[in-house]
Amino acid sequence: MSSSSTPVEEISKIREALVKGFASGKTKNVQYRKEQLIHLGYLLHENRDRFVETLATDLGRPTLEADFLEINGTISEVQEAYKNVEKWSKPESPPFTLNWFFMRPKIRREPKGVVLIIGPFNFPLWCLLGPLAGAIAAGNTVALKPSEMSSATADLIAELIPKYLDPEVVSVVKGGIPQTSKLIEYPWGHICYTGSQRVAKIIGTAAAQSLTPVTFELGGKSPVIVDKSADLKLAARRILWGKCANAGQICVAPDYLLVLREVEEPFIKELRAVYNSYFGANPAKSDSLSRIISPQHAARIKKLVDETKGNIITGGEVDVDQRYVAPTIVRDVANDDSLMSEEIFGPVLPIIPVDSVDEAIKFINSRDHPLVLYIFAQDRKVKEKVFASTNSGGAVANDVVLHPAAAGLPFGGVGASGSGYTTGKWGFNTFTHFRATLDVPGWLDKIALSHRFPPYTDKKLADLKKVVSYKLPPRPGTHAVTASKRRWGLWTLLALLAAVGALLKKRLGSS
Ligand SMILES: NC(=O)c1ccc[n+]([C@@H]2O[C@H](COP(=O)([O-])OP(=O)(O)OC[C@H]3O[C@@H](n4cnc5c(N)ncnc54)[C@H](O)[C@@H]3O)[C@@H](O)[C@H]2O)c1
Ligand SMILES: CC1=C(/C=C/C(C)=C/C=C/C(C)=C/C=C/C=C(C)/C=C/C=C(C)/C=C/C=C(\C)C=O)C(C)(C)CCC1
Repeated sequence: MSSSSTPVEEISKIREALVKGFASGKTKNVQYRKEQLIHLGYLLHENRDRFVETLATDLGRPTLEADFLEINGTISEVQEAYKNVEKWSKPESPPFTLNWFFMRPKIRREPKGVVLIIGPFNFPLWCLLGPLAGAIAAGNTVALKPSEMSSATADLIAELIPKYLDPEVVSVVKGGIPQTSKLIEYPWGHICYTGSQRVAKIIGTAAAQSLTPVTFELGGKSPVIVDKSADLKLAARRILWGKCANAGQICVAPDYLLVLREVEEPFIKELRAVYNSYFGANPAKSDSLSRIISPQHAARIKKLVDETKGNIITGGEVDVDQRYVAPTIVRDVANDDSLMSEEIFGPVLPIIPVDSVDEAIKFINSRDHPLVLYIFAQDRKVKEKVFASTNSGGAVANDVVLHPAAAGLPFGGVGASGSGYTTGKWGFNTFTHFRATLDVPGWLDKIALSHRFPPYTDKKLADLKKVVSYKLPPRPGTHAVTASKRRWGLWTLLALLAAVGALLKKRLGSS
């Protein structure tokens, strides 16, 4: 199914074409960016069925998961960028301040240049073409490196991109370690990397050599707390769906559960009931279960399951050759269990009982900041306490997996789960340089600004202190500190007189 990789020696030519494309200036034109975004939208829309097919080949994805989660989510990203690109790219004036007002301060949104987007296997469209929408909207030219693991989807992306998009603006490099290693030798305007923490360190180390800024969209172990106030039926329904969608290969999948001991038994009863209604007696025959990306990945999950000291209450079967892992629920899991040693990235759900929400919070805070933290509770105070006492990329009460697609919210990790954001306006900002500009009129030297020039005198310093002043808020129990008393009336009058004078001079000079 998979066609050949891009020869490593072609990569410099591909990059040069993108450099030329950016230098042509065409991507500075917002209408041009919008055209490219429309083409990207139609690339997805007109090839929906083919993408459903490639996702089935790569990941055994059921059509509903391919359509609802991945293709829709990606088209939404494109649509959001298309609708807002004019607004997002407008120069912005900072809030008014008297001293700087006459210098016409502006923030220009400039593209970063030629950027590189490296994608993972698990959501090969959303994680690659979603950031692409932001990068195009921001006016960059883009090299795309899809994951070689999801090769059928990578092939289709490589086939369609040159048909729909300007080859000087977007190019695809296919392949694995040799191609990525070559790509990261070059300086880029930005690298957006989605994948594992292990490879992120390789990308980050290489990027540091050329001082290329990097966004890391990573993973980790995202916990779920099930409080005693939770609606247990709803929690079971949503958690099991989130754990088994794409066979657990979702960066924001619930990784493990911390369940309040007093609701553990009734919650497990609900989980069992949902399990049967979702997958029947033999999940291997279910049409609603994806497959693991490769036999090697299935073998890794099998090892974690084989080595667990917890009690497997459903599932447990793994067929490595068929890339099949049965949805598996494991209870009485300890902190040092195999299932707690790394991100599971498969449909295996460990349950750790806890005595209190405080214990759950302590457990979570003793580990890396997760990509997302979930809390199932009806009690508003419990939800607030969990949000307020932890840190994570995102935090969601009473649902799982959906928040990366929520319009207007940033999506990204914190600490070991990543840095930077890739969705909507936040994705646009990732690929944008915020360029500070001033346009300083000469007449300002007639008043305060000439005091900065040598020879320096005490009088000049005293005058400068009058215009450049500050007032700190008082320390608790004390009075405010003021560096100097500002003569607002005098300063404003002087500025206005100088402005009127300059204007008159200009008028008289040109008449
Ligand atoms: N935060 C997010 O948005 C997000 C989304 C999806 C997946 N993820 C995370 O990604 C991981 C799964 O993805 P994966 O297995 O495809 O990740 P991966 O790190 O193995 O691969 C990602 C990319 O890196 C490249 N790569 C692999 N090894 C390399 C090397 N030695 N040198 C240079 N490049 C190399 C691959 O070709 C691929 O394009 C999980 O940890 C998951 O949580 C995060
Ligand atoms: C029906 C009416 C109404 C209600 C409408 C509602 C409530 C609509 C809700 C829609 C939702 C929640 C859509 C969610 C979509 C989620 C998506 C596309 C999720 C995508 C997830 C992704 C891409 C995850 C990626 C993670 C990765 C890649 C990590 O590896 C009313 C009430 C409005 C009235 C009219 C009728």
